[in-house]
Order: sequence, then C-alpha cells, then structure tokens
Amino acid sequence: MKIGYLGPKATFTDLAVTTMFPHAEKIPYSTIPECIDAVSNGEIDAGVVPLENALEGSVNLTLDYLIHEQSLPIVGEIIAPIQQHLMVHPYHAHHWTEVKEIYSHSHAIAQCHKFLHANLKKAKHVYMTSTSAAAKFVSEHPHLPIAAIANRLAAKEYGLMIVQENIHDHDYNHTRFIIVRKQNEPLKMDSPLYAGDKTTLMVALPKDQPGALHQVLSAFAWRKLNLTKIESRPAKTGLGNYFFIIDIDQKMDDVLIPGAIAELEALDCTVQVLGSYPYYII
Ligand SMILES: O=C(O)C(=O)Cc1ccccc1
Repeated sequence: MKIGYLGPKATFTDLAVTTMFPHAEKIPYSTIPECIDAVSNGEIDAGVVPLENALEGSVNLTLDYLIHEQSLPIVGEIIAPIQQHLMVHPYHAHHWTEVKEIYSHSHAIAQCHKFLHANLKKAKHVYMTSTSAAAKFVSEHPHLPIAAIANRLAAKEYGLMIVQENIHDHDYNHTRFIIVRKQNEPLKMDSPLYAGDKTTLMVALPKDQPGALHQVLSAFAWRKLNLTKIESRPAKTGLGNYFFIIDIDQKMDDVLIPGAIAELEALDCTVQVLGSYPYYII
C-alpha cells in the first residue's frame, strides 16, 4: 500500500504514518496540496496531512484545500504528541544563541513562542512547508547562522545538533492528522491505538436568518449528539460568508445523524459529510 504524507522525510506527519502503517510504502510530498492531489489522481492509496494542533488550532491550508479544491473523504484520524526541539548545524552548536534566523513550519514556531521570545528575541522567523524541510534547509547551509525547530528524527536524518530540547510552550501539544482517500473506503487497520469514531460535517447556514446557528446546534443538542469541535471558515464567496466544520463524537448511524442532517436541510442549510471515521491515539 502506498501512503503519501507531508514530507520531506522526518516530519511529524512521517512519524505518525510510520507508527500507524509500519509496512506501507511511504511517499513524501513537499506540500499539503501536492499530497492531496496525488490521492485524487490515484498516484497513492491514501494521504496523511496535518489538520489541527492543540496549541495553534487548525491547519487552514488542509481544511480549505479539501473544501474548495479537492473534496476527498476523510477515512481516519491519527492524534500524536508533538515535541519541538531547537537544532543547528554542528558548526554553530557553541554559539546557537547568536543565530539570526529560525526556520520551521508556522505552527511549530507558534508552539514555541514563549521560548523564542525569552531566548532568541532578535532572530527572524522564516516559515517553511514543514519542520523537516526547515531542518534540511539548515543542514544544507552550514555557513549560515540559522536554526530549525523540528523533531528528534529530523535532527538525526539531516545531521543537526539539538541545542535545546522540548521548547514548546505547553506540555499538552498534540496534533490531529487526517487520512484521506479517493473512495470512502476505510483502511484495514486493526490497531490497538483505536480510540473511537467521529463524524465530520460541513454546514453552510442560510443567509441572514436570525438564530440560524442556534437552530443548527439544537438539532444536535436534543438528539444528545456530542460535538467535539465547531469552527467557522470563510466560504470565499464574500465578506461575512462562513460555513461551519462540526465534529460529532460518534460514527454515522441510521437514525440520529441522518435525522440531524435532514433537520438542518429543512432549515435551508447545506450539509456535506466530510467523513465518518475511526481515530487512533499514539
Ligand atoms: O511540519 C511537520 O513536521 C508536520 O508534519 C506538520 C506539523 C507542524 C507542526 C506541528 C505538527 C505538525
């Protein structure tokens, strides 16, 4: 089985894929859209991309690309702990406090904001497509006084030295990665890491209807459907037009979720099921 992921080698996504699919052929892609496109054209059997971080919130690129560009079903989710380390080329190990630039994924930099503010206030932040792309860049420019924020595997893979460990601001730093496929077929994963099922809906509200969101929420509330996330994203059709991404803490059933969807549609909402899938906690 071929599984694509946000690369290059040694991203957090790579770690999640390796844990969940130890026997798969792993194919790295430089960006999230490239990975999602590869699933669409059938180059790979499934793609794994980051969706949401506990400290920084959603990876908007993933949500927006799935909603506006390539609509693919979510067939699974992996939740993994994230530990961020500061690393430099070994030449700079003894004067790492003098680095002028810090390279990483924007979420990784945001997760280490307090550390950077206290220790490397003057260094410029440079955003890369992933943490390991940053580590690779730092290793390829040994003469530059720069550092990367990435994981331990990236330090090893790209020959960098970790000069400060665990620099993320809060201990509870977890990321949700989603598994997307072309067809809505679950991957066979008899994993002891299985932790439950979820259903994700996209709901667009009717225009200018007072109380519409309240009515949407009550369709779930009186059915006792437990929501674990609600988030608004711009519909990209005009200022002030939003849709909602809603996660329900259970798998699609025959009665409750279809009933809630029918009620929302009767309120003139547009509803799309983005997936009903198992999740795994590493
Ligand atoms: O860049 C990576 O390594 C990723 O897999 C995306 C990411 C970035 C920051 C925290 C978690 C995942």
